[in-house]
Amino acid sequence: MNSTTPRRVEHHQTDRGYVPVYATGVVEQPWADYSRTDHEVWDTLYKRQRELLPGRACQEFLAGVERFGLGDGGIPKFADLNKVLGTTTGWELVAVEGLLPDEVFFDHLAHRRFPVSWWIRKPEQLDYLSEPDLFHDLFGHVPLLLNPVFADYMQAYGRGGMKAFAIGPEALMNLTRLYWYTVEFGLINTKEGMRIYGAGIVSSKGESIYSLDSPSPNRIGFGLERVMSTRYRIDTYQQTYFVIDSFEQLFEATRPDFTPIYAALGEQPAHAAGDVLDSDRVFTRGNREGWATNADT
Ligand SMILES: C[C@H](O)[C@H](O)[C@H]1CNc2nc(N)[nH]c(=O)c2N1
Ligand SMILES: N[C@@H](Cc1ccccc1)C(=O)O
Ligand SMILES: [Fe+2]
Repeated sequence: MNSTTPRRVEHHQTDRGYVPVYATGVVEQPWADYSRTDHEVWDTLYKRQRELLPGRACQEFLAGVERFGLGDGGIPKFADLNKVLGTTTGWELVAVEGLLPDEVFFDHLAHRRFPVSWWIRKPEQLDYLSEPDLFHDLFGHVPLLLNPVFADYMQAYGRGGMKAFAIGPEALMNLTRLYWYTVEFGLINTKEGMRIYGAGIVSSKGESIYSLDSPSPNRIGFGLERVMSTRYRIDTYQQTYFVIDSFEQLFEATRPDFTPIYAALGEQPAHAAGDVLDSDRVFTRGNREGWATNADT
């Protein structure tokens, strides 16, 4: 927390007694309260992904995992990780209870603070849980914050979120799709081949395999308006993955003022998650096998 953070405004009753909750939803990481099971869940998830991701996740992600020493055993201390972040890209991890209101989330990103859930899933939730936990937020999102271009993209996204929030819900929906198809489920072309950088993929064993190997989903070249106008699912593997050529390309593509883009998108219907357009740069046209029929969001 830096000095500008609002002082504690209320206390939050938990099974550990009172935990200070700041206006920005930030709590202290209760590292001493993690159980042995919590640490074992971290170690199990870490080992599984550490074995699976070489050759699947992009080099920048794998380098970040090593740099932070996320596999040193047990749940990492945010204070230790912040020492590394603070001296590289100036980001800071803040522990939170869970999902934050959109504008609170954007404000954190706009100030280079990444919110990380302080709690980790239970052993029986190893393969699926409904909202982001410590493993998703920390293992999935934090390693790439050491990459300068990606770190700048995340802060710019936060600033854009504040702007979209002020414009209205349609703009916010368009912007959330951009986050979904890049930060959460993005793929990237590299010299070694197509690789993963999305946090939602690298933190999931099943999707780390499916996103690159399955013939079912489409894999389509990233386009800003294409992504912002495409619906997505929140409870199945993705039907379409969008592929960037570099983090620089992503950062440059999102540099223009989105205000006119939001206006233009508001005039046209959104694409379904599984659509393939004539204008698409198609790497894989999926065979759609196993696609659930539940509605897109
Ligand atoms: C902004 C966008 O709606 C997105 O779902 C946000 C909402 N609030 C969040 N809050 C937390 N703590 N972490 C997140 O990833 C998000 N995602
Ligand atoms: N350029 C976007 C802000 C943004 C930057 C990077 C990612 C996403 C959004 C805007 O004007 O709203
Ligand atoms: Fe996430």
